[in-house]
Amino acid sequence: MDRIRLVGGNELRGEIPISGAKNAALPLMIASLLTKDPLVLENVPRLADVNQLEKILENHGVDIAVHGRKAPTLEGQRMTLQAAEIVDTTAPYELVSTMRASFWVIGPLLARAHEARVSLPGGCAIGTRPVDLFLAGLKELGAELEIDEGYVVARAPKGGLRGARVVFPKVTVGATHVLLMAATLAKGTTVLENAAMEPEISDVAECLVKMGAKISGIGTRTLTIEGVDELHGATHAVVADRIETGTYAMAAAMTGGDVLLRHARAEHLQAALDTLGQAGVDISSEATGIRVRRNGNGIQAVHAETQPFPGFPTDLQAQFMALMTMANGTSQIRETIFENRYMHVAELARFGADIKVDGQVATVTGVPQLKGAQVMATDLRASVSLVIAGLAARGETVVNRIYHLDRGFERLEDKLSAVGAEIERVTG
Ligand SMILES: CC(=O)N[C@H]1[C@@H](OP(=O)(O)OP(=O)(O)OC[C@H]2O[C@@H](n3ccc(=O)[nH]c3=O)[C@H](O)[C@@H]2O)O[C@H](CO)[C@@H](O)[C@@H]1O
Ligand SMILES: C=C(OP(=O)(O)O)C(=O)O
Repeated sequence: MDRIRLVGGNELRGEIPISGAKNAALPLMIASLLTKDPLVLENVPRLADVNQLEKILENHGVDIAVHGRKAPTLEGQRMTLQAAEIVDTTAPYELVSTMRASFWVIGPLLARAHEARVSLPGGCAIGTRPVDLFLAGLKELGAELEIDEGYVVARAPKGGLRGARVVFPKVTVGATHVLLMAATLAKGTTVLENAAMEPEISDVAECLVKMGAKISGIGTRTLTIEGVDELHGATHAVVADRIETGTYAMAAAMTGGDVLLRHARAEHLQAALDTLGQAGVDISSEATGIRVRRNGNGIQAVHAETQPFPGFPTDLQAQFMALMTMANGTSQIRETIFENRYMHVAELARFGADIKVDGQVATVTGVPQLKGAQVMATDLRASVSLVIAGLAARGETVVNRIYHLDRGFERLEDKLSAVGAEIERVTG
């Protein structure tokens, strides 16, 4: 099994190209199910989750051609997806169980094929992650649903889904994606209230508009979708990954140095950048991206609380915690989105970090120096928090089980070694 080996202590200097966002690329690929025409996606990241979703979509009958899959470049892939016909409306357990977002095919399948049989999802083990809000929303659109042997079996009413008002009792990214996609082909108008407004939702909505969908309120908590009879093909470039951006910003803050995060968009992670600014990191927006610098002064401890966008993202909580392990003072981090997203705490302790968890709150008291260790993580963002700790730790760190990292970080070791980190992948 592959591992990452790194030796800490080097400052990071240079440019890191930010890839297309995993969490936008996945629903964009799924949106190809909504039309018989080709959907061309540019800037698609090379990730295990993308490869896995290709298999799921191919099983439904989507023809997929990828340009640049093996290109020795850090620019993204160009992917053409065409669902001329939906040949199978089942998304089987073997394919869906490894990745949360694969469940989202339920929306387009119901909208276009009027039926779907989709295994309950897997994904990062960061909480119970139920799908009740997806199901409640789809019922509002007229779907009949039952759970059968671990599958959600869904049927649209005669004539297809019907527009409706859906009020989400809590903000959910996944259910917003699904209801948004399903509503584009429903009869009449759908209003999604208390919808997620993460940049990835807006990216998908903008692509759907290019495909002929009628959507207003993009970028707000209320999305209004007027159903159309059919969608057509389009070309769309995946938005830059704000979580990858924030991750490398924290890595640079941790090691010190001066890094330009090319293609990054500050408005997509302002809350996290503001928090880094309070911690003493120098952040500036430039024409080609975001520049992150830390002078000789250390990092100050600051507090953070995860919230839906535009708040501090839960997907940066572990990385921020790694940064705070070497801050001056004590930081309190509150995780409000997922009830079990502190699995990195025990691993960070192997570096000598001082962290105490009480319910939703982790109290991190900075230590002057971390020491390299053998570590392993059980989810994606937790894994990369261990890389960040290792970049600043004295001596050698080995991160085991890096298949989690490969789900969401494109060529992590290439990108970090290009800016001066001593890091390599050890295969086998
Ligand atoms: C592929 C993708 O884009 N994944 C992201 C997506 O996950 P995901 O879409 O799974 O996250 P949600 O926004 O739906 O989850 C938010 C909260 O709502 C709860 N909930 C959700 C649906 C539901 O039916 N019932 C329910 O109770 C969840 O358990 C969680 O506590 O948004 C999360 C929050 O920004 C990110 O951490 C994930 O990286
Ligand atoms: C939690 C994540 O992914 P998923 O929703 O696919 O588990 C993530 O991207 O951090």
